[in-house]
Formats: sequence, structure tokens, C-alpha cells
Amino acid sequence: MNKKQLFEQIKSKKSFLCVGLDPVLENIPKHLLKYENPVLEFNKQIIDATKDLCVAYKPNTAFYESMGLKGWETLIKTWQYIPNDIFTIADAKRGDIGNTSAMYADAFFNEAKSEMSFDAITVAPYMGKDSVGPFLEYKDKWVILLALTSNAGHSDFQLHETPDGKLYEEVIRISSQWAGSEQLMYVVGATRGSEFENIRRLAPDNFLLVPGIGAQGGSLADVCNYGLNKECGLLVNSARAIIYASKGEDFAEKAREEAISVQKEMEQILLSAKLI
Ligand SMILES: O=C(O)c1cc(=O)[nH]c(=O)n1[C@@H]1O[C@H](COP(=O)(O)O)[C@@H](O)[C@H]1O
Repeated sequence: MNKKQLFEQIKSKKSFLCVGLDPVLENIPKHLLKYENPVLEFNKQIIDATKDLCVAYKPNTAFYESMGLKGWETLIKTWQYIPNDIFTIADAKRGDIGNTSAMYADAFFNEAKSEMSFDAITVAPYMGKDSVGPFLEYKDKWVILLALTSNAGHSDFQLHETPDGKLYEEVIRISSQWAGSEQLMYVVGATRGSEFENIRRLAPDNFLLVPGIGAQGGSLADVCNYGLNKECGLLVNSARAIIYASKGEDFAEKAREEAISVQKEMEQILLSAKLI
């Protein structure tokens, strides 16, 4: 899905919500345990309940890798179940020497080899241009580079002062020479509300993937204050607050209610910004 198509989806759904599909077997409702693959059934019901309210799904691969062979199969089947007009992000946070990154790119983008072809993958920038390049070789796919993350440890490296500014600013400045805003997004945590003005100066046209609302307490209003651009430019992710809105038999219904409440807030924001 290209940038224009993504913005069209946002306008038509009046939403820039990305639902995080991060299932943990111990947390899913007990009545699903009778299914052959309870986690897949959980994901399917969450997708059915939210697909008209969000523009993206982001399975974090850790939640699938931790379940071994069955988990990888669940990831493939979950990707296959997501409707074609919804943006898919493999939150895998990969990046390695070039030939290894090329294998990671195949793992998430090359359906003929891996049975999955996500629209985007999250990538750690630490190993530099040649570690990111193989993902960018897939011209119709997106790389989402970690810039300023939502966790407390973001200050350990990302805020370090370099002669040219903070390290995360350098990540944005240098990587924006590798690809344009048609192929490159950045991860910026919703918990970093005050930094959005600065980030928009460095990356005015790029979409930002913003995790951290919901369970991590980030504010949608603060993010949008400076984060919105003329094509919306934001995909705001929420996982636990939606998928575990209830742990009972009504989990899908409650997930839908939670997604509706975020979507309504997003609709108001898009209206106020005259984007819809
Ligand atoms: O790349 C990410 O998506 C990510 C970056 C970041 O800075 N913070 C962050 O929480 N995430 C991911 O976003 C999701 C957040 O989930 P919830 O906190 O449950 O909404 C998880 O899959 C995290 O791994």
C-alpha cells in the first residue's frame, strides 16, 4: 500500500488507528481454549471486531516467536486473515549485516518464500545504512525505523548529545538520505509528546508509527498537536488496551467498544485539522 492509498484509507475510515496484535496465551479468554489454535481464533475475532475502525494491524513477532513452530504458523495465518485494504506491519525490529538483513526482508516481504508479505517492517537503525538497505530493496514496501521509543530506556542512547544534535535526531537526519517519505516511516513513542514538534521539523512528510497510547499512558491529543501533517502522517498503535479490554466471553465486543472510542477521538482530530 502506498502513501496516497494509506491516506485514502484514513480519510474513508476517519481513523488512523493501528491495532496491535500481541496475544499471550495465558491472557486470552478461557472459552477459546477449546479451539485447535486458541490464539489464532482470538486474533480472528479481534480483527472481525475492529477491521472497520482501524487502518493498520501490527503483530509484534515476539508474541508469536515465543510459541515456537505453532506461533510462526499463527503469525502467517493471522497475516492471511487481515483484509487486503488494511496496512500490515511486522513489528520485528530487525537489522543486521547486509546479507542477513536480506534474509529478514524475505522472511516478512517475500510471500513466495515465507508465505507472508507485510506492507512494512520495524527496523533498528543501529547497524547503519547497509543493514537497512536490503529492506528498502523492496520498493513497494515500507521500513519503519526506530527513532524515539516509548520506553524509559530511550534516554540511554537516543537522547545522547552528539556534535550535531541528539542521537535520535541524527538517525532521522541521516536515514532520510537513504529513502524518501514514500518508503520510510519512523517510530516515535506517544509518551514523547513534547518532542513531536522537533520530530516534525526533521521529518515533515514521513508517516510516524506511534505506539504508547492506552496501556503505556501516552496522550493522543498531545501526539496530534504537533504530529499531524497534511496527509495525517500518523499511525497510532494500541494493543493491550484494545485486545484485553475484557478477558471474558465479551472480549471482542469490548475490544470493539475501546476501538470505537479511540476512532471517535481520531475523527474529531481529523475534522478539526480539516483533513476530512
Ligand atoms: O515498534 C513498536 O511498535 C514499539 C516501539 C516503542 O517505542 N514502543 C512500543 O511499545 N512498541 C510496540 O508497540 C506495542 C505497544 O503495545 P501496548 O503498550 O500494549 O499498546 C508493543 O508491540 C511494543 O513492542
